[in-house]
Amino acid sequence: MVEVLKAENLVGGYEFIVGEKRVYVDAVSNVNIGFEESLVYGIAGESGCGKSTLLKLLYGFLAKPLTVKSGNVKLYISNNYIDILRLSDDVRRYKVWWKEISWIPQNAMSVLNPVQRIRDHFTEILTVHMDMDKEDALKYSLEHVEGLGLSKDVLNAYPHQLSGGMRQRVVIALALLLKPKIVLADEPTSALDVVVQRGVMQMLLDKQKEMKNSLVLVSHDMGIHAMVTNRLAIMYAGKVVEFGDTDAVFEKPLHPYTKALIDSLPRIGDKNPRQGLSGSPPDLSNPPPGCRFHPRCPFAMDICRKEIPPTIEIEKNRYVSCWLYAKR
Ligand SMILES: Nc1ncnc2c1ncn2[C@@H]1O[C@H](COP(=O)(O)OP(=O)(O)OP(=O)(O)O)[C@@H](O)[C@H]1O
Repeated sequence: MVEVLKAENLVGGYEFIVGEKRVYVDAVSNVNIGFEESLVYGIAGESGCGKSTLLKLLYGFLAKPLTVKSGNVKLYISNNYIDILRLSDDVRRYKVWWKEISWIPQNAMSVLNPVQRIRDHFTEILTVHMDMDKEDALKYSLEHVEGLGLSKDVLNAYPHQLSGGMRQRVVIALALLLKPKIVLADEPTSALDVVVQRGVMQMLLDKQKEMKNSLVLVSHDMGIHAMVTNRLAIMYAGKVVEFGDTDAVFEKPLHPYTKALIDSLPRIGDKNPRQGLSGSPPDLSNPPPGCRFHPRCPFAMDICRKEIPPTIEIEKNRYVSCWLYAKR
């Protein structure tokens, strides 16, 4: 199957000055990952491990202080791969975003303009990207929102007049408007209450099934990944430490960090207290040498403290970065 998007040796992070010192936060460190068409991918890991940064880089959203150090992000367009990180801002904005790839950020208000009615957000995208006139754009927007089960009244509202759940649905509707091949969703429901969360997530998944596009879902909630994703990447301190079919990752986690994440999940009928992972993730402006997980790993060996583990392909679509699996 074609990979619609792939990151190769991607290194990026945040660069800023503190006092006299230049600080670099190594948020995405040598990530290799590919996303095939029509699948739902999950990216999991503790807060601060680089999930949102990876998503921004995959989208080519290079707002300062975020910088790319090396590597590339290739998007499949018209039988060719283009490096999204090396396009001009205008090409990215007018030819790639919304049309080929779209991004649903954590906070809907960062996409919506508070002084614009919702309908203007839709018609602007359609007039700019599809060359539609205003009347056709409005008609198309109406059909689109109704197709997603939203009331047409939403189009007349200003963002602040909508509930948080409705705003997030509007952002999802915008992200799907031009039927992009791949949608990147960053904790799309984390700011919503549980009942609303379910409806918003269902809307996203129903559309993915219908449009057969790829969806990349960032969440720290392993329960959501177990329920909705086909493939899962586990991130720790800026690195993808494990990747595989979601069922396989849950049935037989390979990396000690993945095991710890899964062991901390509650299980029906099991009254034993769940064990959380001791210690805390490293400071990414000064990560530990060798394997970044070694200070918290119950299996840490000498080599783990000194050398970065290689990524090993255990079987097709199943990768782990851990010295326990490396032939030495
Ligand atoms: N604008 C920024 N300036 C400086 N450092 C940043 C910035 N944004 C994120 N970081 C740092 O980059 C690292 C990765 O952050 P990121 O938000 O990508 O993690 P995350 O896994 O998405 O976390 P969360 O689940 O809390 O959203 C963290 O150390 C964070 O403090």
